[in-house]
Amino acid sequence: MAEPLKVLITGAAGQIAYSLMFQVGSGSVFGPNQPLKLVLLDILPMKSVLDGVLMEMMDCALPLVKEIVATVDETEAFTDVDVAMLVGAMPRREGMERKDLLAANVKIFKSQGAAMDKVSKKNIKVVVVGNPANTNALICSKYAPSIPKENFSCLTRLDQNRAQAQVAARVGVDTQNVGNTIIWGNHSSTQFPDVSHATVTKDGKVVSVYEAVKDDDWLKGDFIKTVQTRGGAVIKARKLSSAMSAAKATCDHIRDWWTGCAEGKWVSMGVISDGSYDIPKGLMYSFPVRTKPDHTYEIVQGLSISDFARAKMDATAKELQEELAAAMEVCEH
Ligand SMILES: NC(=O)c1ccc[n+]([C@@H]2O[C@H](COP(=O)([O-])OP(=O)(O)OC[C@H]3O[C@@H](n4cnc5c(N)ncnc54)[C@H](O)[C@@H]3O)[C@@H](O)[C@H]2O)c1
Ligand SMILES: O=C(O)CC[C@H](O)C(=O)O
Repeated sequence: MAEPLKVLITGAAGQIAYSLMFQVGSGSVFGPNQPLKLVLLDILPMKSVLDGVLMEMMDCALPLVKEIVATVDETEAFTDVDVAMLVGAMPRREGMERKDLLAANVKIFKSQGAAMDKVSKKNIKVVVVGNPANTNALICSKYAPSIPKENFSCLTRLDQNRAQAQVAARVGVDTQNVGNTIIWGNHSSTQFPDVSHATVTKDGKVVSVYEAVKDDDWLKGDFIKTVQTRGGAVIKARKLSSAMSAAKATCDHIRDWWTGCAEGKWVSMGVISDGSYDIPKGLMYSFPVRTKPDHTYEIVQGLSISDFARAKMDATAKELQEELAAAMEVCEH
């Protein structure tokens, strides 16, 4: 059997982590032959809850989990980590604006970036889930200069899954029969869920989403709005931020990054922009990426971009630039 992978989950006493750690521990992310050392990090006021979660994880008696450490010490948590799932951050509640989160959360990622820089493996792979996810991931990478920027990502897979599920329900197919949807930009209501390169497989035939749906107004209107505002709709209904679906999407994101995506397929991940599609270099922006079995990825090149798409891609990039400026202000003062 392989050497155990050290996987860190932060926000371990919170609601996303509660679904996430079981899926990771059961082998559905790194596969049935990959042993794991799980590290669970939360903050001191949550220590008792964290201890309870640790008891439950032990009681799951998962054969792949060789060791579990629960800690409130950042340095201990980040030491020698291979994969970090950075969930720990405040969620938005009803009545709160996204802006309120930035000030509260961005310093967490400054501090964790600095810890990672000192004690994590240099080939660590990081997914940031805590909001504002793109900007937090960028801040984390800025404070971890010894780790390649390509190793940092943020979660937009939940948005991809939401888009896929909306189209599947509309057309009446299983979700896996909707392929190559794209989320461009920020994990926020300015994101652009784009189905202009996506396909539907129905009755053995592969057709474009536009051909399958036969309702361009819906695809350019309510579909986009529904995906963009789904997180807020869940908060309104549940009085809590999405958790089960966020945990599932985090597993999808890391599994595909770790094992590579199927031939001809791509997935959406927030990654550092290299200037592709004229998105400003250095922004943490969601692109379609092809992941590979050696845990690398490349941004899918050469997709045609309509004027409609261009305007939406630029609007979400602009929001990310504004968020970054606000975040730097918080971090530097
Ligand atoms: N990117 C996405 O698709 C997506 C989807 C859903 C939720 N989210 C975000 O994920 C975050 C977590 O959501 P949740 O519902 O699990 O929240 P939660 O409040 O249930 O749990 C968050 C946990 O993080 C802990 N925490 C706070 N600061 C920490 C730190 N410095 N180190 C370690 N742990 C820390 C808290 O104590 C808490 O236990 C929120 O910011 C939420 O908005 C993102
Ligand atoms: O705070 C929000 O509006 C979104 C919360 C979360 O990121 C989600 O997408 O479900």
